[in-house]
Amino acid sequence: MFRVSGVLRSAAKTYENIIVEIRPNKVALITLNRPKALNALSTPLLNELVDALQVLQNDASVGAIVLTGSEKAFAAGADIKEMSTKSYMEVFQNRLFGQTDAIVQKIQKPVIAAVNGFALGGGCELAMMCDFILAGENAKFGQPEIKLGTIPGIGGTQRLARAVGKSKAMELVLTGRFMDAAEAERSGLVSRIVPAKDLVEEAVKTAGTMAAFSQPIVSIAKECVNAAFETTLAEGLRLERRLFYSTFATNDQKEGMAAFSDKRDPKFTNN
Ligand SMILES: CCC/C=C/C(=O)SCCNC(=O)CCNC(=O)[C@H](O)C(C)(C)COP(=O)([O-])OP(=O)([O-])OC[C@H]1O[C@@H](n2cnc3c(N)ncnc32)[C@H](O)[C@@H]1OP(=O)([O-])[O-]
Repeated sequence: MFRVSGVLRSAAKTYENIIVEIRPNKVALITLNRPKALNALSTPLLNELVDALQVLQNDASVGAIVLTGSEKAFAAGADIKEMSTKSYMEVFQNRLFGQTDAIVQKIQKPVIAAVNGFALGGGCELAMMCDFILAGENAKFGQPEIKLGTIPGIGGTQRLARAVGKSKAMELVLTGRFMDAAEAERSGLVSRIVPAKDLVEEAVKTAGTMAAFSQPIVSIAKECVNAAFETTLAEGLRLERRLFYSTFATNDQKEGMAAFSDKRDPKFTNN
């Protein structure tokens, strides 16, 4: 489903496993919608999610995206029932979960994961692919793949280690223990905890803050922070300085600084 503030968009895309809603503050809200399976990440769901993100990336009326699930589960993992009988050649040749690479590589707009309930296995990995995580106080994070005789395969070993450090990541991956929202915030996995019932609206409001800024500048800032996970400090600092200089080639930098001097709100035009 694809809705604009509750109304179905005319050039609507039909999705069966997600709901996409465009809010008036230039925020797109994507809700994972397989409640009976606790939003387990089946191939059709992941294909729809990646498709929707690419549509929203190309939609100039959208400045930021929120990805959420239900109060019980953000996503309880990759779909175990779908995976259980697959052979090595099937997962290898069909590049199981390969479509998710596009989430990190192709989406320049900020994406917030608003996590209530379980974010386990692929669900925790999906949340970590987003730019930051806001957690409901009932959130539970974990990488329990070890209990199923497998390991995380959508970035869990890498992103969790970078987010919470080796010791905690190793413990969670090797024991399958879940961590609650308070522990996740303490260890840096989530940026903030919000009452569960307020979580989605708080995430939409936070996304709206970002959507009101210059979109190319927001994307540049996102690119710089992401580079911190890929480069040496010297390379990262060089990239940041070059991209900082590049912002001076935009009208929005001129407008932002002029508005400050004029004591008025800036009118960003995204160029
Ligand atoms: C990335 C590469 C590697 C693999 C990564 C992974 O993510 S591996 C996965 C890592 N994740 C895990 O190992 C967590 C697996 N899940 C659990 O341990 C529990 O569901 C729970 C503790 C999250 C909630 O317990 P609860 O007693 O409150 O609820 P409940 O248990 O009654 O579930 C309700 C329904 O949802 C269904 N369903 C749930 N999850 C999945 C799933 N991932 N898949 C499919 N289905 C799933 C469940 O079968 C049931 O349907 P049924 O049978 O009635 O038709």
